[in-house]
Amino acid sequence: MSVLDDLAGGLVVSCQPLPDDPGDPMRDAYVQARVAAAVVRGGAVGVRVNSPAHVRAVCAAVDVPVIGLYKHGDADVFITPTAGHAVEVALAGAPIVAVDATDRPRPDGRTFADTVRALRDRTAALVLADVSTVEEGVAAVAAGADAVATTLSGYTAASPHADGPDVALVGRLAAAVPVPVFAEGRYRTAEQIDAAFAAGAHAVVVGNAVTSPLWITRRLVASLRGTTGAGAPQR
Ligand SMILES: CC(=O)N[C@H](C=O)[C@@H](O)[C@H](O)[C@H](O)COP(=O)(O)O
Repeated sequence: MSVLDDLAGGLVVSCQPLPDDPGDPMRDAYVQARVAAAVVRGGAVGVRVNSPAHVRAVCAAVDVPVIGLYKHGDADVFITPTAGHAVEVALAGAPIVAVDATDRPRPDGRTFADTVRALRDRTAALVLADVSTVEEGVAAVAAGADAVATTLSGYTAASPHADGPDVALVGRLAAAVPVPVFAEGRYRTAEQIDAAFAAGAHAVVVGNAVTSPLWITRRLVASLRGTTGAGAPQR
């Protein structure tokens, strides 16, 4: 039985600070470990965590599978961009490592398949391929990925950019690959989560809508401005 089976049919919560705001006060290993403990108490079957330090802290705080990743750099490929980052996050304790599996150039000049090989040689971690299209998902599985996730749909030139999640990609991947498909990216509501499972998702990953007070508050404040009208006179 694989650790992926523990995630079947469940909600995985991504416990990460906002990538585009270096000042996010949630950028702290202790804080993320407490957030992870809270979401597990609430019923999350797994968590997704960025960086070796946060993975170490979260692994010590929860007893569910941790999907580790390592965001690094300003290049297009920034989710676990090199084999070195992948090995490091696995050695920090993550039983599953999420890796960008798009066909864009990687900072170490190696391929996704090279990264899978490096992980297999040095660790027992499974590989979750973060993709943006069905073609990338098929190629990732051919390269040895144990599961695929729709994480990068909406963030590459090859994928549609929408406000909501790419549920259609979940369905297309589920029909095309023989491995578990994770629905991830802009899931905010129970209806969207239900739709992903109906489309064939193995598990659904929700991030900012649960774990980022900064992101949630900014959205509410923006909608407040939208409702009242920007610059409307105070009464
Ligand atoms: C594109 C990218 O960098 N995605 C990252 C992947 O680890 C995270 O920043 C997201 O928060 C995560 O995928 C969950 O998505 P959402 O927060 O939309 O539920």
